[in-house]
Amino acid sequence: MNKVALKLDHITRRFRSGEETLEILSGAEFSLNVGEIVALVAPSGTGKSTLLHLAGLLEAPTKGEVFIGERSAKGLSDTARTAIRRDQIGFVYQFHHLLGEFTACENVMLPQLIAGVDAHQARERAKDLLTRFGLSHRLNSLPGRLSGGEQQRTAIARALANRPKILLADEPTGNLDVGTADNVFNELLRIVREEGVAALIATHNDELASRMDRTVTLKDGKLVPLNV
Ligand SMILES: Nc1ncnc2c1ncn2[C@@H]1O[C@H](COP(=O)(O)OP(=O)(O)OP(=O)(O)O)[C@@H](O)[C@H]1O
Repeated sequence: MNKVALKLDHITRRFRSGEETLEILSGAEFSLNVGEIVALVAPSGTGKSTLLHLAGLLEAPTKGEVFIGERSAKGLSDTARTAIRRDQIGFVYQFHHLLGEFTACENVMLPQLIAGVDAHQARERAKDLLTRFGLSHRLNSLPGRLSGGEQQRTAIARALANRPKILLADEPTGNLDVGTADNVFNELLRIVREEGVAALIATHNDELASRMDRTVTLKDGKLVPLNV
């Protein structure tokens, strides 16, 4: 049987909006197997970002449980959730959020230093990842000097720096032109597969989704399979 990297068990998420209560997820069920890459394709406003935030333990569900591997995150302290996020989960967003005063290499080193990796080892890992993303000549460049595609490659390298078990990506190439998005996406998939990371990737792009192992969508607050 496949081992599960991430499991959402009957997740409901409600938001209060003035007098109204908005139910975005309604008993959603989902399992992401170890090493599997799944596309999340759904119309705007249906709850993709909400789902990724819950999966990444950035928010807690109104009802239901999130499991990272075998471990339920229910009732954990903020410190324990932060530790799970730091050690096991990598995030990539549509906008890179790199730190402008640090070089590409330092940006990829930073999460490792925070996790207690020694500086030499962190630098070697950062160099290795950035080289695999074709950025060996940009190690010492500040983000402002990088192209959009290079910035996003660096952000993906940073998300993978601590060897997470799970990568969560919210429109990771949504901010790039079509050709650049295509290249960055191919590299993301190649390196995620090389690293054996399980990934859940939200995208509006059916063609990109078709390169992943399977696709799910959100319908009436639940995750259902989608053929792309
Ligand atoms: N903190 C919040 N408080 C109130 N409503 C919220 C909150 N966060 C999200 N929502 C609402 O939940 C719904 C889903 O939002 P979400 O950002 O998850 O959608 P999405 O599918 O990621 O959209 P997009 O593709 O446009 O990024 C939206 O109607 C949004 O306004």
